[in-house]
This record gives sequence, structure tokens and C-alpha cells, in this order.
Amino acid sequence: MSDKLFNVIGGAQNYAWGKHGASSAVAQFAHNNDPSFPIDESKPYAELWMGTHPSVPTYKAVVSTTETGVVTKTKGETLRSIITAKPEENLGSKVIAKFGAKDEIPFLFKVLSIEKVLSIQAHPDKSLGAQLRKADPAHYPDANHKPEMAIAVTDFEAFCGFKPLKQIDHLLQTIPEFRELIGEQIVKEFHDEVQPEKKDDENNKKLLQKVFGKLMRTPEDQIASYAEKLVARTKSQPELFGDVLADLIQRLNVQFPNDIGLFCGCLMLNHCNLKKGEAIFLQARDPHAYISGDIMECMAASDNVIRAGFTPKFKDVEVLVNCLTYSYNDVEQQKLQAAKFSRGSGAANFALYDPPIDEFSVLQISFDGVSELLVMKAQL
Ligand SMILES: NNC(=O)[C@@H](O)[C@H](O)[C@H](O)COP(=O)(O)O
Ligand SMILES: [Zn+2]
Repeated sequence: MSDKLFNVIGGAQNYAWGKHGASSAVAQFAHNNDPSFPIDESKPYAELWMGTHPSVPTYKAVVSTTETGVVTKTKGETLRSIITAKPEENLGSKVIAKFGAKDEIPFLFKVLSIEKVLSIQAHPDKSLGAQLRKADPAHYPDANHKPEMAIAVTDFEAFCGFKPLKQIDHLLQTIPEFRELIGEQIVKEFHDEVQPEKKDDENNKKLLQKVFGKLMRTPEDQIASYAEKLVARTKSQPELFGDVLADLIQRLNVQFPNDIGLFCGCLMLNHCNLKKGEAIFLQARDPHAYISGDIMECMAASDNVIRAGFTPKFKDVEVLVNCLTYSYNDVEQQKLQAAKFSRGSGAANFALYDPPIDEFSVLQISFDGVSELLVMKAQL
């Protein structure tokens, strides 16, 4: 086998929101790849990283077979050191010229297995990534942007992007707790001035930022008391929300009681459901939060996350409120359709997930359920 095609051993992240033990796709994939990977039923296995990001090294697997024919794998050198040793050979001059690095691949590839909702978050673009890294290196581990794509491996749900403005206006008009938190003046301004039919309109985005900013700057104790009333209303007047939204608020309230995410996520962001094989693409500065399911995720090589709700981790509310795109769209527009792969042939089925960025595309190769491979390449 070519020395350029080799098996790697990725690294797992045990974030609290991950599925536990062997129910986690992360634990299954890691153990299937490396039988010495221990699975502890009491532990969450949230992410499996494969890439050259220094936060979680990936290793070349050293495969050996014992006299009795048992295949064992041990960690060899890191993928980062292999690339650094021969950058031209391993990355190619075009990738080096395009992305400027000689010690890393331009993307990071992950498996995520989600039991509890992830943080309401966004990721910086390149200029903000560099600023955050310089200003706050403790919370921002690199200077890169982090556009990302999620491909559903099982049924998957997520918040992605702001709801259509008409839906937000309707919720502001009909849900007292939401209306009172935002305040009559902004609610009226939004209702009178917003023009939902206008796509990508600057004034619409300013009005949306006013609503979101007012909400996100509300003191936590005030949020908690309003959230308690909101959850009670989903039970006393579910018709105001619709069954799906009422259920979602109740379900996430169990995970993060009286959290601001019940307002900024459930009432302002699109609730997106993906079937296996469907995908969403999140530009830098798009608000999102993954809710449940197993996915393959590919992103630019970064771990910069700007959080503001549904999380015990560091929240950077002002940075988030000031950086978002405030684009708004319906759920279907958020999905990324797989394209035909013209160079594919033979018995396999090919699906190309090709987002509008340079760092990666993802090619899914499946052999009628026998096995599926996901291959990435930097677009040049
Ligand atoms: N949208 N998904 C991602 O960005 C993942 O790659 C991140 O690693 C997770 O969002 C991190 O989530 P927490 O900050 O632990 O809530
Ligand atoms: Zn994200």
C-alpha cells in the first residue's frame, strides 16, 4: 500500500453533551478502528477528531499481527509531524501556496455523537479569529476561521441560522414572555419596520440584531424567571407555539433548566431536521447549535467557538452579538444538497458535499451498505 495512504488513530473529546459509552458513534468508530480504545459506559464520547489541529493529535497507526493472527494497532508518529517532515510531498505546493501552512492540513474532520444540545454558538471569520486569538488566547486556541459542514449519519436535529422574520415577528406578538423580555418599543419597531419579503436587507438585519442583542444582554436571573413562565406556557397554551416547538422547549429545558437558549435558540433560530445523508453548511458568523444525533463534521482547521447559551463553558456574549451575520432564511435554504460526482465509476455510489469554501469538500463513497468512506480534499 502506498505510504501516502495509511490508517490513522484519531483523538476523542469527552464533552458532557456526548452520548455515553458504546451508544456513542464516536466510541464505536474509535473502538472499531483501534480495538485497544477503552469504552467506559459512564463516560460521554462527544467528538472524534482526525486532523493536525494541535489541541487533539492524530497518529499514524502502527499495525502489527501477533503469531496467533491478532491484529494490533499502536500510535506511531503524529500526522502533524509526518506532514511537517515532507510538506511538499504530503500537502503539495498548491495547498502550501494557498493556505500558507507547511505543518497542517487545511481541514479538521470529526465524528460527533450528541445526547444533549451543544452551545448556542458561532465561529469567527478569519479577521475576527486573528483578533480573538491575540486578545484572548486562553479561550481561542488558534487564529483561524471555522466554517463547517455537518453530514447526518443518523437522524439529526440542529438550530441553524435565524428563522424567517415573519416567524420571529409572530412569536414576538404572541408569546408574552418573549415580548416582555424584548420590550414594547423594540417589538413595535420590529413589527412596523421589518420587511420579511426582502432578502438579505440591511435594515432587516439591524432590526434582528436589536431584538437578539436586547435578549442576550438580559441579566441571567431575569432570564431564568421568564424562562420558567415560558415553559409553563408551553404546557398551558401549547397552541401558541405549535406542538413541535412546545415539545422542543420542554425537552431542552430538562437539559438546561431556564436557560437563555430556550429564547435565543428555540424562538429565534431555525429548528432543522436532517435524515441520514443530508447536510447543512454553516458559514463563519452564522448562529447555530447541534441538538441531537450522530454526524460527520468537516471544518476549516480551527477550534474557535464563540458561545452564548446552553453551555457551562465560557460565554462571550458581546463578541457573539456583534459578530453574527444576522442573515435569515427558511430551514430548507440551510441544507446543502449533495452533488453528483462525475469522476465516480464502478459499483460504488458517490455523493459530493461541496460547500462554497476552499478548505474542503467531502466525497461519500458507499457500496450498497457494505461500507462507506468519506474522503476530503482541499479545493484549489
Ligand atoms: N457546531 N459544532 C462545532 O462547532 C464543533 O466542532 C465544536 O467542537 C462544538 O460545537 C463544541 O461544542 P461546545 O462548545 O462544547 O458546546
Ligand atoms: Zn459549530
